Amino acid sequence: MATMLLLPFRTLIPSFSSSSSSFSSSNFRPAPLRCSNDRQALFNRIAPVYDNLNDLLSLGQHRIWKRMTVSWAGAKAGDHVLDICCGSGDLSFLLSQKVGSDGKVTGLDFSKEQLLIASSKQHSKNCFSNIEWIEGDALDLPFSNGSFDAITMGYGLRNVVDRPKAMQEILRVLKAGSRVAILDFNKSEELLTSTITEWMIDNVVVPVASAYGLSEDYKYLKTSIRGFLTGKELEKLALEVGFSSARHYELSGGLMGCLVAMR
Ligand SMILES: C/C(=C\Cc1cc(O)c2ccccc2c1O)CCC[C@H](C)CCC[C@H](C)CCCC(C)C
Ligand SMILES: C[S@@+](CC[C@H](N)C(=O)[O-])C[C@H]1O[C@@H](n2cnc3c(N)ncnc32)[C@H](O)[C@@H]1O
Repeated sequence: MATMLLLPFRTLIPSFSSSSSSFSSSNFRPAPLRCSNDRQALFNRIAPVYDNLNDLLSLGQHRIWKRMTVSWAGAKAGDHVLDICCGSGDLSFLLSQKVGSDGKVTGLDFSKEQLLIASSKQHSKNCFSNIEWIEGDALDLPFSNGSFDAITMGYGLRNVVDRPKAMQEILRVLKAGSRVAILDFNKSEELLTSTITEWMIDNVVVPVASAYGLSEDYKYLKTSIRGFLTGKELEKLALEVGFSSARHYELSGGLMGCLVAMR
């Protein structure tokens, strides 16, 4: 029944088990694919507690960061907008209110469990009937060029295995003159800020998550932030892939950041 509610779903993630019996240097590329599957499994696993832990661990602040992201994306009434890596749908629901009944929101994610939660939240409130959920890959968006008036991505870019490709896909499906707003943890260049973030993760986030048996999944936060890009590097990446302008804004004293780029 739940799956029925989520139709039309497109499963765009191929099963990455190798059907090839012989490996050569040209066709053997297991690491990124295995990573992508591992991350998909992680987000499926944490889905039941994801919303509650975000509220608890950020003291509700993530709702403010998400409102600012939607505002920076510039969505307006009647627009068709896209929320990539939508997870349980927070940004999609905010976009839904912005674009109204004449607009349309598409929420895309590769975690079925996250999408099931998003869908169940949607059906508890009729006003969100302008949202469609799609199970798909941020690295291979199932949309034609120039489809969207605005795009958001919350805590997604850090988690994809190929960031330039994700940015190229965003650029491709955005209309000319439209904006993407990409919210994530800020990889701060300030030692004090990065020390506070890591201390919070080690001493608050992981211990709380361990009560749900998810300590390893939340430990991933620290390593993924270390492997992420600084604000300046994000701006550079956006310009390199072809955005006409890019600006990174720090939030909450530099703990979070939002990259705003225009096609
Ligand atoms: C909304 C938040 C995190 C989303 C999130 C993103 C990921 O990539 C994950 C990967 C793996 C597991 C979980 C996640 C995940 O939840 C932010 C939630 C808050 C942070 C977990 C804690 C941030 C601590 C801040 C330093 C506290 C700031 C509070 C202050 C009042 C500003
Ligand atoms: C931390 S959650 C963020 C969810 C939501 N945007 C929010 O702000 O709460 C990251 C999401 O990115 C999704 N994701 C990661 N890589 C993806 C990919 N390649 N394609 C689609 N979704 C992806 C995960 O499944 C997960 O739901």
